[in-house]
Amino acid sequence: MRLIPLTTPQEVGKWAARYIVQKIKDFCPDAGRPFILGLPTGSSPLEAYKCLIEQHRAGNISFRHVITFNMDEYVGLPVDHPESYHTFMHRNFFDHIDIPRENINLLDGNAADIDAECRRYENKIASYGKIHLFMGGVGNDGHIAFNEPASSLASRTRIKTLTEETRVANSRFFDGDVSLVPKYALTVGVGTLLDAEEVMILVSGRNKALALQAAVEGNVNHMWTISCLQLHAKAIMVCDEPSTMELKVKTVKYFRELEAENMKNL
Ligand SMILES: N[C@@H]1[C@@H](O)[C@H](O)[C@@H](COP(=O)(O)O)O[C@@H]1O
Repeated sequence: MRLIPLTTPQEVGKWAARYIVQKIKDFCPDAGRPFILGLPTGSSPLEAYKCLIEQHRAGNISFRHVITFNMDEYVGLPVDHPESYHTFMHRNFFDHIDIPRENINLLDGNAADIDAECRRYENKIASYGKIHLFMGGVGNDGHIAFNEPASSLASRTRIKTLTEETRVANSRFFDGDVSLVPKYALTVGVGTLLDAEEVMILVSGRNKALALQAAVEGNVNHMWTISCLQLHAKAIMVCDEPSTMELKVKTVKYFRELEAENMKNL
């Protein structure tokens, strides 16, 4: 695991955006060989999206040959609801870059046959071989995508019942009214995430500190599904300072020194 200990959420977003841009450029995608990018919603990636849009406007990156797969979507929320993940992604990212509409993949939380929709999504990912880079966030309780505590670490895309804690945390987007937060969501599975070539998780804020500790210093455990990343060959945690508060001083020091070395070798 690689841990990038930064100071502010703005630095986290900038680092992540720079990393994505570099990955896409190094890949040199074209129509026959697109770059496959997994994407999250939530407040964690907002700064990264802002920076990616800026880089696009500056002419530094094109998304014409990038195919995206979002992690999750609420069940039963109309697509055009202001808090649907469809709306979120268009408002905060897709509407501001040159990605062709047909390259965007999101789960349909209103599908008549939910199981078929989840199978369709998995098959579509598989049709491209693999996701090259999956960016994500983490819930306060350590969930990755909507893989709530006790999700199978072998899980694939499916419907999940949201925990009370997640619904309370997400009620900030629904006028603070938890009863308006959907009870179910479709989400890629832990297994789906682990299949990606690389997974990069953005972690900001004191309320993520226990999740980060579980991810980095805890045991692989389905109660903190983010800990699955310990099984991944290429996982990166990009963190601000408050989120590292529960890590051991020597853990943070080790990673800080490693990254200082990496910078020197650039
Ligand atoms: N399904 C999303 C997750 O993908 C996200 O990582 C988490 C944290 O959100 P935030 O970044 O807003 O803290 O919230 C939701 O539950």
